[in-house]
Amino acid sequence: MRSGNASGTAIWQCDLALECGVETGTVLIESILLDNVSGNRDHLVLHELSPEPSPLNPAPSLAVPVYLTGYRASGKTSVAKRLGEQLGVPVIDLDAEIVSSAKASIAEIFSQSGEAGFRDLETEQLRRFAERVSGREPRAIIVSLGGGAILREVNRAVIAKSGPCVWLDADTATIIGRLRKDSASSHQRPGLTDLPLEQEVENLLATRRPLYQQVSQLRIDTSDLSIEEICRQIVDWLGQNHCD
Ligand SMILES: Nc1ncnc2c1ncn2[C@@H]1O[C@H](COP(=O)(O)OP(=O)(O)O)[C@@H](O)[C@H]1O
Ligand SMILES: O=C(O)C1=C[C@@H](OP(=O)(O)O)[C@@H](O)[C@H](O)C1
Ligand SMILES: [Mg+2]
Repeated sequence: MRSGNASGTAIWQCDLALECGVETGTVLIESILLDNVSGNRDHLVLHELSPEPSPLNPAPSLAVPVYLTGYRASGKTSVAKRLGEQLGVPVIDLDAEIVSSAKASIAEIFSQSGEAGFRDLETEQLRRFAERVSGREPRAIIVSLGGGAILREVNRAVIAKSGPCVWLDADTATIIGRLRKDSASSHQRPGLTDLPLEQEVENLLATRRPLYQQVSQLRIDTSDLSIEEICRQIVDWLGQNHCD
């Protein structure tokens, strides 16, 4: 574990990729036994968190897999990537694993096998990774979930057993704006209903928010936050709750 300082901001680096026997972004390790590593289920209020860590107050090493959940375009993939860089731990994007194993884009999977076919692949990949990174000796890794991975009870149970989960939330207008701007939406985010986009996002947020709440221990409203600010809040929370 090292701590340093760049642009006035504490940067934490854990030496965990090597301990894990993996490099960032590579596919993994030996299988290990599943165990329950989930901790406090209560959501924390961010203003109660400690002051920014400093070299005098170094952060301990991340000791568990960390999951990111939230609606489409809440920033899970972007935040996971940056968080992995900051913490020096591997990052897994569940959608990328599905696309790689299916050798097809998410839009193609939806059109060939329907949403149910995609959800089956999602459960398969989630189980596969959770088994490898949680257990008696949990591994430090950031797992970016797809926005619908919390829909199945079995998936929520896998996450709860595996490690802490952070919910990235955003208001409807922000989500719609990001979805429209993101060129990846056309192949990564096929329509989930026959409704116009605004109505779809509003309806699905209403049904999914209780599930994001249920599976997570920290909620961050990302509507007005940069990726860096979101990462800082997560690192702060992890430092207090899920590090050695
Ligand atoms: N906090 C943020 N501020 C501005 N743009 C963001 C933010 N988070 C994500 N985005 C943008 O939204 C789009 C979707 O982000 P992504 O990380 O793929 O989200 P998710 O994985 O939750 O679907 C991308 O174009 C990304 O640059
Ligand atoms: O919300 C959803 O149901 C989905 C979200 C997408 O991931 P992102 O949340 O990363 O966009 C992707 O898994 C798929 O299009 C389904
Ligand atoms: Mg994503």
